[in-house]
Parts: sequence; C-alpha cells; structure tokens
Amino acid sequence: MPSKINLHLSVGDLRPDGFHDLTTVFHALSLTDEVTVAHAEEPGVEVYGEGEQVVPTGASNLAWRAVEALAAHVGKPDGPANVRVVLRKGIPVAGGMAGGSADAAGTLVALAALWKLDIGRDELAGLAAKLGSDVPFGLYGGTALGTGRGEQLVPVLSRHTFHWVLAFDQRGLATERVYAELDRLRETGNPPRVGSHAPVVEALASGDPRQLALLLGNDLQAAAVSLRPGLRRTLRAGVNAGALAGTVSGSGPTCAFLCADAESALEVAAELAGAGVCRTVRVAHGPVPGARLVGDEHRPTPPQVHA
Ligand SMILES: C[C@@](CO)(OP(=O)(O)O)[C@H](O)COP(=O)(O)OP(=O)(O)OC[C@H]1O[C@@H](n2ccc(N)nc2=O)[C@H](O)[C@@H]1O
Ligand SMILES: Nc1ncnc2c1ncn2[C@@H]1O[C@H](COP(=O)(O)OP(=O)(O)O)[C@@H](O)[C@H]1O
Repeated sequence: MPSKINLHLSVGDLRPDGFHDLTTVFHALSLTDEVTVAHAEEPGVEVYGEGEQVVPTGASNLAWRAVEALAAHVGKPDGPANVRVVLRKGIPVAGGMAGGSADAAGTLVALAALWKLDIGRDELAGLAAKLGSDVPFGLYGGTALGTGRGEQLVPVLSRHTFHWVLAFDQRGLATERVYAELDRLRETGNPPRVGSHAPVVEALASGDPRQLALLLGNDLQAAAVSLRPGLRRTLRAGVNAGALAGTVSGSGPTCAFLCADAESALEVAAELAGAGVCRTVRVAHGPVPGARLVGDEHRPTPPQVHA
C-alpha cells in the first residue's frame, strides 16, 4: 500500500464531532508497507520494519481493526478468530504519511480476496472511512481531492511522475496533538493559511514540478513546527540541498521535498543525509496506485498487498 503526502492541506473549523473540515490534495507515493493475511491457528498481528517497536500489535492496530470491521460487515463474527496479519513497514510511524491507514486499506483488500468476497472498492471505502479519515485514500491512491474530514474523494488529473525526497524525524508526532496545537495557535494569533486548491490542481495537470513547487502548502505546518522547532532546520536543509521546495507532510514530522527529476532527487537525498538534520532519508515518486494485490497469480496463498 502506498504512503501519502498532502500537496495542499487547508484546515477549516473544528467541528462538533472533534474533527476539522478539510480541503486537501492527497498524493500517493511509492514508499510502501506490505501486508500479508493468512488463515492461522493463532490470530493476531505481527509487525516488522519501520517503527516495529512502537506499533501496537493488539486490538488497536489499524490493520486488526480493519479485520474486525470487514468481518462484522459481511456477517462473519468469528472471522477474526483465525486470521493472522503480517505487516512489513517502510512508512514511518506517526510520520504524517498515513502508514497505519495504508495498512488498514491493504488489509481490507487482502482479506476480501482471502475470503473470496464479492465486494467493490467503493463498498470497502465506506468501511475504510469509519477506520480513519485517511483510510479511503489508501484504497484509491493516485492523486485526489479530499474534503469532509478527508474521506470524501475525487480523483485529480496528474500528468507527470513527480520525484520526492523524504526526511524522517527521530520520533513521530500524534495527529490529534498537531490539530490541537493549530487550534491553540489560531486562538492566540494568526498562523498562515493556504489559499485555494485550484492552482495546485492546475499545476498537476500541467505536470511541471517547478510550478507545483511554488504551490505546496499545509496549514498544519505551523503547528508541527511549533511542537518540533527543529523541523525549520530540516526544511531549510532540503532546499539548500537542491530541492525545488519542501513541506511538512500532513501532521508531520516527516518533511517532503519536491525535486526536478529522479536524478536530482538522488543528489538531494545524499546531501540531506549528510546534513545531520533527520534520522533517515528516502526517495520516492508519485502518484502511484492504491492498495493492490501483488503476485497472487504466482503465489496462490496468502494474498499479499502493497500499501
Ligand atoms: C493530518 C492528516 C492529513 O491527511 O494525515 P496524517 O498527517 O495524520 O497522516 C489527516 O487529516 C489525519 O487523518 P487520520 O490520521 O486518518 O486521522 P483520524 O484517525 O481520522 O483522526 C485522528 C485525530 O485527528 C484529528 N482530525 C483528523 C482528521 C480531521 N479532518 N480533523 C481532525 O481534527 C482529530 O483530533 C482525530 O481524533
Ligand atoms: N498498522 C499501524 N501502523 C502504524 N501505526 C499504527 C498502526 N496501527 C495503529 N497505529 C497507531 O497509530 C498511530 C499513527 O499512525 P500512522 O498512520 O503511522 O501515522 P500518521 O497518522 O501520522 O500518518 C501510531 O502512533 C500507532 O500508535
């Protein structure tokens, strides 16, 4: 399953249900998690890779919540009792790149195949939205305009492959805390607000990374930087290393740098890795498709999904 960044994230008012109305442009990246689901005697979740020490393996794991949600939806109350989920994570945990959401989306797709369900992506998207605001996008991938709390999606035409460098921070940031920090900053001052999403959509259609670079914007950036002041240095370092522009990804603290092409992305990544401003550097491209089965024709069981 793919990760995501937000090319544009406009945060509106806090709603009575505790969520904020958003207008966002999601963009799926080639940095992925892999999910394997199988029938097993001992049910549960195993986690390997990025952040394996901090990801819960119990009932609060988003992939496990997806198993329970799909079982309840299709009237298989004992369904979870013999399912095992293995997550191989490449997406930073609590990094603002929707790794948990990707795992949930991948689990829905893989489990639908394991259980041979006749269920379309749109029906899965209804379940996905209950698991988290970002989970429906994990199913569709590509580039999409998200509204509501981020779960209402319309595809956006994107003509080009864009090349990115990602800077992972030492520790994650809890999404809820970053939204709360934005509310606090707005009560006491006037943090910057991004404008309309329309120019971003035009830049995506043109396919010109230089045009897109001028338009990247995220209302949560001020809040993430307020909680993690070192991100200012990281953002500066990426641009100094030759990126066209940098932005905090979603609620952070991962920073995403748009580069002119694949070669430039490798150069920026190498220089940024040497600058000592972050834990790990990765290159990725987008847009890529959403959660999909891989290799199932070669590997009859268990179904495997790239998130
Ligand atoms: C900020 C964004 C931007 O795409 O992504 P991340 O940076 O987390 O990846 C999303 O809005 C995160 O979506 P997701 O991580 O699925 O959040 P959820 O589980 O639905 O909600 C977690 C918490 O975030 C806050 N929240 C989330 C979505 C939203 N539209 N308004 C909010 O205020 C709420 O406090 C909520 O309790
Ligand atoms: N499968 C999962 N992968 C990662 N985190 C998970 C998962 N399931 C539950 N979580 C919890 O969700 C939190 C946020 O997850 P994640 O999706 O990685 O970040 P973000 O919301 O910043 O995009 C983590 O700190 C972790 O406690």
